[in-house]
Amino acid sequence: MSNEVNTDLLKERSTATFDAERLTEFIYKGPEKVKRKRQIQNIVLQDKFLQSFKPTEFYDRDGQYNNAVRRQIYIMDRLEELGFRSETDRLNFREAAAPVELSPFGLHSGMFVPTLERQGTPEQSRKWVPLGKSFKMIGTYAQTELGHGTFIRGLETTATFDPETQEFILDSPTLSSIKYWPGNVAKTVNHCLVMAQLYTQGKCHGTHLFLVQVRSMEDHTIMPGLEIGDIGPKLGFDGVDNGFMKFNKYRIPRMNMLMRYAKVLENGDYIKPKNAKLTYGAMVMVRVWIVMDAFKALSRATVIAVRYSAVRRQSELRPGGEEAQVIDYQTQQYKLFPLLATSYAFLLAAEGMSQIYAKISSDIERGNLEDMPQLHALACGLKAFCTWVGCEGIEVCRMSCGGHGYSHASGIPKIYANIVGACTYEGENTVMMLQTARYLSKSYFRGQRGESLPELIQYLTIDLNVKSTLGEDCSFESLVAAYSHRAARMVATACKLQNANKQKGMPSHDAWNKSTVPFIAATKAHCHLLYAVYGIVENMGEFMQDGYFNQDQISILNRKVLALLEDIRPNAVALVDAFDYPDHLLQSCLGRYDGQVYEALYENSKSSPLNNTDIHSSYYNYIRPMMQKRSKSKDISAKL
Ligand SMILES: CCCCC/C=C\C/C=C\C/C=C\C/C=C\CCCC(=O)SCCNC(=O)CCNC(=O)[C@H](O)C(C)(C)COP(=O)(O)OP(=O)(O)OC[C@H]1O[C@@H](n2cnc3c(N)ncnc32)[C@H](O)[C@@H]1OP(=O)(O)O
Ligand SMILES: Cc1cc2nc3c(=O)[nH]c(=O)nc-3n(C[C@H](O)[C@H](O)[C@H](O)COP(=O)(O)OP(=O)(O)OC[C@H]3O[C@@H](n4cnc5c(N)ncnc54)[C@H](O)[C@@H]3O)c2cc1C
Repeated sequence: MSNEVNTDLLKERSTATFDAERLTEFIYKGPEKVKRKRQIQNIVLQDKFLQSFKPTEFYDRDGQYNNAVRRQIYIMDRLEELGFRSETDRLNFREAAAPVELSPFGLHSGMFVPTLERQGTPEQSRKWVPLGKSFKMIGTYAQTELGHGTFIRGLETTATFDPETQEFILDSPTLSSIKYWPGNVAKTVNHCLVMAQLYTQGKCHGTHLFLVQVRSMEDHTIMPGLEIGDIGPKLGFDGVDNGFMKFNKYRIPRMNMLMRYAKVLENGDYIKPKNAKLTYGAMVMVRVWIVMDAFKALSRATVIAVRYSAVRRQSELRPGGEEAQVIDYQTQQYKLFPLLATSYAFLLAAEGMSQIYAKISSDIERGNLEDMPQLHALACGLKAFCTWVGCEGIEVCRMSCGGHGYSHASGIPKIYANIVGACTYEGENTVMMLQTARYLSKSYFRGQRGESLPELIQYLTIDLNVKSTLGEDCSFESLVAAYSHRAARMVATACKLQNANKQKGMPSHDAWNKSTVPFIAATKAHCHLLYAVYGIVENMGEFMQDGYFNQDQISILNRKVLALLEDIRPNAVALVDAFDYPDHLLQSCLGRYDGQVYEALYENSKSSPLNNTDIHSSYYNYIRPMMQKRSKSKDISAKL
């Protein structure tokens, strides 16, 4: 490979109107943090073992899982040796060391240990958390079953208390009750946090979490009374062993129920939690993280697509002129620049969401549950919105790279395959949106009754007769007012339909179900407040429905969005450079910092296993015999 930077990229960087490094410092919270991040990434780059892995698509499933385990254990050991204590340092190291592959220990660190910490009594946490943190106990979160993922109240696994032995008996009474999907259950873990219906004194008390040992700590054999296996290959998550697990009257001690909020006493008495949804805390936490995952995935795809679009030349823009950089086509800009802006919006949304989560979750831990519904609604809505928009955006990035985008060498298919799972896991997106919709509906009616609303949704009570004051400058205030108006109108419309259904005599659940399509649209509009001009132009019908904008204002907005493309154009490459993703993080021949995409693609293709021999064995086994058979046949043309 040559060491030169592609001249188009060089020019893009020299003509940018701002200093990308300053923006990088803003993103990572200061020059010191940027420096530290780069140091850590360089440690990974110098590490021969970590650099020796080929991309996962070159391995079969067994190899993918094996490599993921091998690499992640090496990462753990290196983190110990390096003595990194800060979460940011550790995350930077982990991301650089395994940029594409998901960890078979991700759910251990991401859900198992935090749930023990937050849902266990102080005693339980003291006992188990150190074992988890030191990986003496490896665990995961096993909730979903063959028959139910969404409807947690419908889960069928039972945990029945036996006061005689002071144990719970875990059982999978039906085929549909078998745990199915939980990550890392199949091969990796020796413990699970199992969500099961609690029965005591002959009564069911709903779902609760239980710590269950599933494999021997000595030799990793499956505990008697359990059946465990892998569910098979998936769209992504190559290195993750999502599994199934069946309980056959499997006994665990009473104290293995997580009892911070709900309790079962020795005599079998049940003590209710302050709020039954406290058991769902781990899911809320992960939904918050997923917003950040959506940012990372979309921004990486955008970096790849924008850099490649600056390097790729195709067709004449000026008749007889040189071939144009595809980034100069207005249609290409319209595909990519809004996604670039969305990436930045997602980053800020993810950070804001994390701050709100930190505040409200600490209130909850201190027993103040007042803001729980608000947190739930916000996390559900943003998780669904950002993963949906992110995935659509990544697909646009892939297609904007033309044919090469379809190759794994572009790096984009893997980004997509992994993040698209997040539209389903941790709460299926439509279902999540409908949770936020219920909150909006309740809040709307409360607003109508004159009750005060939390700040984020006070806009629901604005006067819908007021028209837009948007002028040539498309001021920030006029844009915020437009989004508020549109969302408030759509929530009101959906609520009125819900009410009208009720008035027709429908039971309230039917009245709700028969208004959920407009409610989903209204909830998307609510989440869409992250956007500006482009969001209006793309959804003009919804903004226009009640004549909120006049014809002149629509023209202003249409002109403005095209003018913004011109503004972004000289800065597009600098704006993606500012994310400061090194090449080994992007793993993309198209998104390379130096823009040497053709050399990289050509080199990369040589590593295809099909190139190990000039003549493939299938020629000797199938093609040659077929040709020989045909050449002996009398009427070859009739058989072709
Ligand atoms: C991800 C780890 C990150 C780790 C990071 C580290 C490293 C990363 C490396 C690798 C990671 C690798 C892999 C990770 C990937 C994937 C992990 C996936 C894990 C899973 O995939 S794990 C299973 C998740 N599975 C779900 O996510 C089920 C969704 N299903 C539900 O969540 C509920 O079932 C719902 C919401 C449908 C409720 O259904 P429902 O309404 O029928 O229930 P119910 O009637 O009981 O609710 C009565 C009232 O409670 C309210 N309410 C409900 N929930 C609440 C809450 N949490 N807080 C406050 N209020 C709540 C309702 O809104 C209602 O309110 P109202 O009455 O006012 O309307
Ligand atoms: C990659 C991956 C990793 C996973 N990891 C884990 C894990 O570690 N642990 C774990 O426990 N689980 C895990 N899961 C399971 C995941 O949490 C569930 O698949 C998810 O919660 C969705 O539930 P479901 O499969 O039952 O979907 P369903 O609810 O069956 O969805 C099917 C359709 O029905 C619709 N629908 C369902 N209910 C409603 C409703 N009330 N209103 C309107 N529409 C509705 C949905 O919108 C969807 O279109 C994982 C899944 C994936 C894909």
